[in-house]
Amino acid sequence: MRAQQPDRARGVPGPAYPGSVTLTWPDDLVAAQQPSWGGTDALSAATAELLTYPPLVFAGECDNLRERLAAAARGEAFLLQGGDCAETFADATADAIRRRVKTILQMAVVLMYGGGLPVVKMGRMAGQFAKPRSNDTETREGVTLPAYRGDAVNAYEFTEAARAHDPQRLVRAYHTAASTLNLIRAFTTGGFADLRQVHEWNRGFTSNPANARYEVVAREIDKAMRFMAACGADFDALRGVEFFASHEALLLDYERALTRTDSRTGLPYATSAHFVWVGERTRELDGAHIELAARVQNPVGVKLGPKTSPDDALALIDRLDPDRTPGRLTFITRMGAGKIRDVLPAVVEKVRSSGAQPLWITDPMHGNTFESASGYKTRRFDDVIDEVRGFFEVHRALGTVPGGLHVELTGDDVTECIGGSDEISDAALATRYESVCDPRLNHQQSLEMAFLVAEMLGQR
Ligand SMILES: O=C[C@H](O)[C@H](O)COP(=O)(O)O
Ligand SMILES: C=C(OP(=O)(O)O)C(=O)O
Ligand SMILES: [Mn+2]
Repeated sequence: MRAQQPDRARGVPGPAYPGSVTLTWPDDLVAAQQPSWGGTDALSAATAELLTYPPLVFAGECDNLRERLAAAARGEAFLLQGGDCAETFADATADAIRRRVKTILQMAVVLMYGGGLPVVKMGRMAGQFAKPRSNDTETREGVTLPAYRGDAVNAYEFTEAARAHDPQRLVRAYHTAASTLNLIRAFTTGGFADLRQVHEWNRGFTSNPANARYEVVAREIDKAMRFMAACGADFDALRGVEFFASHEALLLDYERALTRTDSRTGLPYATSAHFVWVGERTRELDGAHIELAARVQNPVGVKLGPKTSPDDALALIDRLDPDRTPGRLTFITRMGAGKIRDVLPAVVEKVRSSGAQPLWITDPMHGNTFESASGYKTRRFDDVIDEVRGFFEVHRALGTVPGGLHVELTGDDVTECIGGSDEISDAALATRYESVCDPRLNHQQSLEMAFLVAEMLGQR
């Protein structure tokens, strides 16, 4: 079995098709973390098929999102971005999608109350099917196979056939993203997001004695709802919410096939999602991923790990947001609870001095991963919260805006992260560890986080 190898970016060949845009760049641009299917007929067949499919999002929606993110960067809104580390095809069921959307809606109401700000809701959903990995291979009991790289590349099952990189999976990723997004749109515009109902769900959470410490805030929200009702607020007008889709723009073959020309402006947009980000492992300044992000008009994000220098951040701003368009660029910092207070200040300070105003959000998950004694990849709930706290402290000290939260979470009662009010222990991780990549906060832990972050927002 051939191990995954870094591929080289290639221009998109093939016939012109309506709305297509041919993104090409020099062959020597490094494209890290790509599948080993480069140059195969199977890949050409898959991308040719993708090219015939409609965009998943409309460019005008991406522009609306850019405006919402600009408001968050100014401190007039707060971004909540959450979902699986790796979505799977099997878990794209109505129930699982509903529970994830429900969790995000519940968190958003709590954050909205805490901050007194609109919350921009965004899923790591409908396209989060590809993963960068530390190692190209995985070894179990003496057998070495290619690492799992997300359902858009290979399957999780540990067999040679399942782990082969199969470009037809890109087509399935598209269809799964389309049906997921369709259901998200149905839920969020069809009445499921009704504020009164979301509030009832939150009352259910705080009525659990384990979550008693959050009851005060829940009662305050209750009072605010009654106040709104007394004022004659039209709750029926609050039955629908905007909800945006996002994922890491990792697979260049998928993203290029879904980059389309906006009929209104003639400009290229990634139409695989409203927002795409470039990960910590692929954000090389002159690499193909940054080139892709630089070309598309969507609001885009970049992850910044603990080794980020202030100059790295400035260079990314110059590449991705040369015109300093409000809402265009989001920096997603993921430094680790033990490092954020040391590393982030210099980066933020230099960016601030340059006059740029990206949206700063915190990903308190990826810098806090470790292997537990029982052998599970996990994170401590307390570390996650501590990183968020550090993020708020740094921005407050510098007078910049802590504008959002990026979380790996699920609506299910999994046991993947240690701690929280249910006090999940290392030994309990085995009970229900379902993630195929990184450990997610479960439904309870996600809500608990929302209440804690609401307190931090309230101190703003
Ligand atoms: O989600 C992030 C990365 O893909 C993930 O943390 C990499 O994990 P690995 O170190 O197990 O490859
Ligand atoms: C791969 C991820 O993160 P990072 O790029 O920050 O490591 C992720 O968000 O799942
Ligand atoms: Mn992850």
